Parts: sequence; C-alpha cells; structure tokens
Amino acid sequence: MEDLKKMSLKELEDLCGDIRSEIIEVVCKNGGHLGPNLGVVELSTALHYVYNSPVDKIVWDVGHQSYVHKMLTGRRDRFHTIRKRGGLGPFTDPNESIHDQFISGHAGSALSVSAGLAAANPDKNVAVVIGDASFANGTTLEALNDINGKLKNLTIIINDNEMSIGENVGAISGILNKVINSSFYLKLRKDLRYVLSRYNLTKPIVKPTERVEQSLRSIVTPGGFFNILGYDYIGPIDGHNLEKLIKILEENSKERTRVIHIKTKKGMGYDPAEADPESFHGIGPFDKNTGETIGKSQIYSDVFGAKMEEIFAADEKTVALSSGMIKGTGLKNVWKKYPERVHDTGMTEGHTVTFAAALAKEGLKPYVAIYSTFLQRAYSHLIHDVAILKLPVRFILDRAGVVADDGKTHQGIFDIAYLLTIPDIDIAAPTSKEEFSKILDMSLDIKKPLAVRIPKDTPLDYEFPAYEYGKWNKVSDGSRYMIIACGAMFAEIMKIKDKLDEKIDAAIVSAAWIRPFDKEFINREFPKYEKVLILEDGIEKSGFGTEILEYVNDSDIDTKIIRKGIRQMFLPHGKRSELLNDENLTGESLLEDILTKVLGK
Ligand SMILES: Cc1ncc(C[n+]2csc(CCOP(=O)(O)OP(=O)(O)O)c2C)c(N)n1
Ligand SMILES: CC(=O)[C@@H](O)[C@H](O)COP(=O)(O)O
Ligand SMILES: [Mg+2]
Repeated sequence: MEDLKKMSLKELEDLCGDIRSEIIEVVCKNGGHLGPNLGVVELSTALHYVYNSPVDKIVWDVGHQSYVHKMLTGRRDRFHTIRKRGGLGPFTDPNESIHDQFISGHAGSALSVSAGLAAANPDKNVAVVIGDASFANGTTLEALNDINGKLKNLTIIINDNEMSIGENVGAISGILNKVINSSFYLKLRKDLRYVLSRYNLTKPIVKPTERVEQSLRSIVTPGGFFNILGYDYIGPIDGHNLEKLIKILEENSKERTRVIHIKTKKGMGYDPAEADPESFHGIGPFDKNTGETIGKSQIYSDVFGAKMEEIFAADEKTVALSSGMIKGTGLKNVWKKYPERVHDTGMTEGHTVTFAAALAKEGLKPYVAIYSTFLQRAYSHLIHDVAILKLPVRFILDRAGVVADDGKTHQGIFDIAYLLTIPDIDIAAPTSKEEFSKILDMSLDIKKPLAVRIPKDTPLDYEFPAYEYGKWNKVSDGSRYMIIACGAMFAEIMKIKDKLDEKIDAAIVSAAWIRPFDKEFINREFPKYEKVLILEDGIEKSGFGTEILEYVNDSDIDTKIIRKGIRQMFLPHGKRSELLNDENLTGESLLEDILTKVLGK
C-alpha cells in the first residue's frame, strides 16, 4: 500500500498520472466505469493523503468511482482483475477490503451510511463523496435534512461534473451550477447598498439589509442553499488541483458538517471520454487508440427503443419515464424526438413510479423503463400507488435476470418473486425479439399494471404461430417429459435442443407469461406427462416454478413438477455466460442438470 504521506506534491502528481494510465489500460480490456474514475483521481489521492483510512472512514456513493480508492488501499496489484469473475468487484464492498466502509451500487445510500458511521464514531473523521446527480436522490435529501449540519466529524464532498450518466437534470443540479463569480455577486451587493444609501436607508435598516443580502446569496449560490440547511459550505473548488484539495481537506473547522463542492471533468485525461462522457460512463471493452467499442451487438433495450418510436408515433397518449437511465434503457432516440413525452426524473425511482401512476389515472399511457434492480427502490410505491388502484402502468424491467459485470447489487433475479407477491400486476418475460415486440403492442390497451422483464442480452429471433396475452407456445413434442422455458431461458434451451433430443424425450414450451400463466395449457397438457421441468432466470424460491407448483398441487394433476432457477443468494460479478453456467443454466451445465433432475441420474 502506498504511503502517500511520505511523498512530495510532485510525486503525488506523478502517481495520479500513472494511476490514470493504468485505469485506461485495464478498462479498455475489462470494460468498466471509465469516465467517473478518471474524474476523481486527484480527489481520491487527496482524500487518502489527508485521511487515515480505515480508522478515518471514506465512503463512496454508488461506488462506481472507487477504482482509485481501491488502487490506493492495497489492491493495485489486483486492479487488472476488476469486474472479472473472482476478481475485484465493481463497487465498494467491506468483504473485499476493510477500507470499503459499506456496500455500494445503488445511488443515494452513502450519506445515510456516513451519518451512521459518524454518529457511531464521534472521535473519527468521516468523508463521503457524492456525485452531483446522486445528490438529488431522495435518500440523500432525507439524510441531508436529518443531519442538519450537526455531525461535526462528517465532511460531505459533492463531486460535481455536471453529468449524471447523461445530461444531469432537475433543480438541485441547477442550484449547484448557480455558482456566481464573486465579481457578479459583489456588484449586486454594491448596487443594493448604493440604492439604500441614496434614500438614506442604510442605517435604520441594517438588519433587513443583511437579510436581503442573505436572501440574495441564497438565491444565487449553492453556499446559501447549504448554509440555510445548517451546513458550512466551501466551494466550488477545482477538483483536479491536488495541492488545493489537500489544503481544503486538511482545514477542519469542526463547527458544523462541512460540504465541500468540487468541480471535476468526467473522463479527465482521456480524449475520447472527455468528448463523449455519456458513452464512457460505463463502457465495454474498447480500442484504446480510437475509443471505439469492441463487439457490440443488439440487445433487448435496443428493440424496446425502436418499438417505442413506432408506438409514440401511433398513439399520442403514450409517455415514457426513466430514472436517469435514458440511454441504458434504449430511450435515447425517443427522448430526442419527443422530449415533452419522455420524462427523465433523475435517480428518483419512487417518485417515478408514483408520477407514472398519476399519469395513468389521468388517461395517459405511461411506460416506466427501469432496471429490475432499481425498481426494488420503489417497491412500496408499486404496491401503494400502482397496484391498489390497478393503474395501467407499463414497467419495462430491463437488466432482468442475470446481469453481467455489475455484481450483487445489480442482479435482476428477485423481480419475479417480488412482483408475484403483489396482487393485480401482470408479468411477462418475452422469449424472443418478435414476441417482445408483440407484447409491447398488447401493452398499449391494458387495463391493469404490467411488468415486462427483459435481460441485457441479444434477443433470440424466433417467430411463434400466434401471440396471445397470457398464452404459452409449445414448440416441439415429447411423450414423457415437458420443459417449460420462461423468458430468457427459452433461448438457452434452444441452444442445446439437438443434444437434449438425443438424450431425452421432452416437449419444449416457451412461456412468456408468468401472470396470468396459461392455466388452460396446464390443465390440458400437464396430465399427459410424467414430469414437467420449469426453467427460469430468477430465484427458484418463490418464483415462477413455485407459482406453477402451487397451482398444480391445488388441482387434480398428478404430474411431478421440478423447479430450476437461481439459488437464493446474491450472485457475484462475472460475465453473463459464466454466471449462468455457475447456476447450471446454460450450455453443457444446463443439459447435465436437466438430465439429472428429470431422469434422476
Ligand atoms: C438508485 C440508482 N438509480 C440509478 C442508478 C444508475 N446510475 C449509476 S451511476 C448514475 C449516474 C451518477 O451520476 P453522479 O452521481 O453525478 O456520478 P458521476 O457518474 O457523474 O460521477 C446512475 C444513473 C443507480 N446506481 N442507483
Ligand atoms: C453504476 C450503475 O448503476 C450504472 O452505471 C450501471 O453500471 C449501468 O449498467 P449498464 O452499463 O448495463 O447500463
Ligand atoms: Mg455527476
């Protein structure tokens, strides 16, 4: 581990240069959050120079910008393994290092975490780094309100690069950017004093004048905003000036919680990332010389985006909502074309869901494009504001099932289970590109909530003879066994179908509908088979298979139901194929496991 305290400023600056090159070198091979990390090289170095981690505690919101922190805390030699299976994780995790104070991945939790750490350790310093977009998250704002400047050992650093993944949105980012240069502010103040003195009012109304000045500050500066909330505010500071950062961090008034507002550049030091920070926020492997990504293919989100363009053109009541994930969910072109009908609410999942519910109540047709993992943040809103009133909100649950690279916090494996517990929400998991498109057509005129879960994967091209709401499709016959493949599992079963046919006499069924599931099909077909295996890419416990098992158990059908999904655990990071393989859900491992489960071998 580097002993930063022994280094001169020049040596520290050289270290920053080396770290930058190393990050680019590794991320161009592994993929990762390049832009956010290049932006915090100096900040991370200054923090580790000033603070004595892990005694002092450094906390990162989202944690996608913690690569430099990892390199400076004994993990530099393993940095080349980042995001690889068994390698360093994508975000912070106390199981990976004692320097990682908490789990991270979802925005907004870091300030609450830091409040807890600071309150529990009044004699220790706590520093938390929060991005300008994450700062507007509801949980951050709740913590800001609660802390109220009272935690003297807490320093809040706002890393303001004026970007979320894409353009930052909303009033808080507006306040952060309302940084007046002092000459503008001083002139306003001089003018005010001049007007008052002209009318000989300065003396009798000194207090009111001060108040007017204060209000003026609060209107035009982020400093005023934080002062009113009870915090000391310092900034804005050039976040790439190492010397200055160290100096500011070393000063510690200990009067109130400090907010240090720093300005950084996403992608700093790598031209393609500086030029296109949105693409380089989180990127797959790319050519270091040109910045061009390698091996990109169409995914379900692209199909969604293209279909929404059609749907928006055909029906002017359709609207779309995204919590800061316009590009990732495929909505970029629709947003450009129909800016007034696509709402980017920032990272505000709870608000987004309730906002959509009200739009639906008023007769609009909302599509909430949201990652499966982030909908967890809005679970109560889903029940309270959408399901109870049965409002026809369409949820496009992207990154459903097994998610590559982002690890435990980003897996979309709980949604079937958590949605099935809520009454009145229908759930679809298209098994092919064509079927997804047809389900989106059907979604236009629904009368109740519908969640459509799609993986981050290339969709299978497969046409079924018919598409009906709530109906499954049998694609091949068998006599003893039947395999029901839900959503993304249909593509996996089709990849091994020939080998499977050589070993086992099983009918194959594509099941895109989880709720309503195809009762008519079950009643008609299941009694013909000895065993039916239900395949899904969500947790096995309380999932689709369990739902079918319960139905069959409560009926007169004697067929044995076998469930096969993901173990109830937090899946780590790795490639999608590696993780599916670990769960025996792809290729040879799937084949072997089916044979074992069905034939009992
Ligand atoms: C609750 C939640 N919603 C959405 C995301 C997806 N997401 C990850 S980083 C990010 C943007 C973060 O912007 P900012 O906080 O300004 O940090 P920066 O990347 O600019 O450093 C988003 C939308 C998330 N991680 N958590
Ligand atoms: C940190 C975070 O939550 C996002 O940046 C996420 O990693 C994006 O995932 P995709 O790259 O799949 O859009
Ligand atoms: Mg930002």
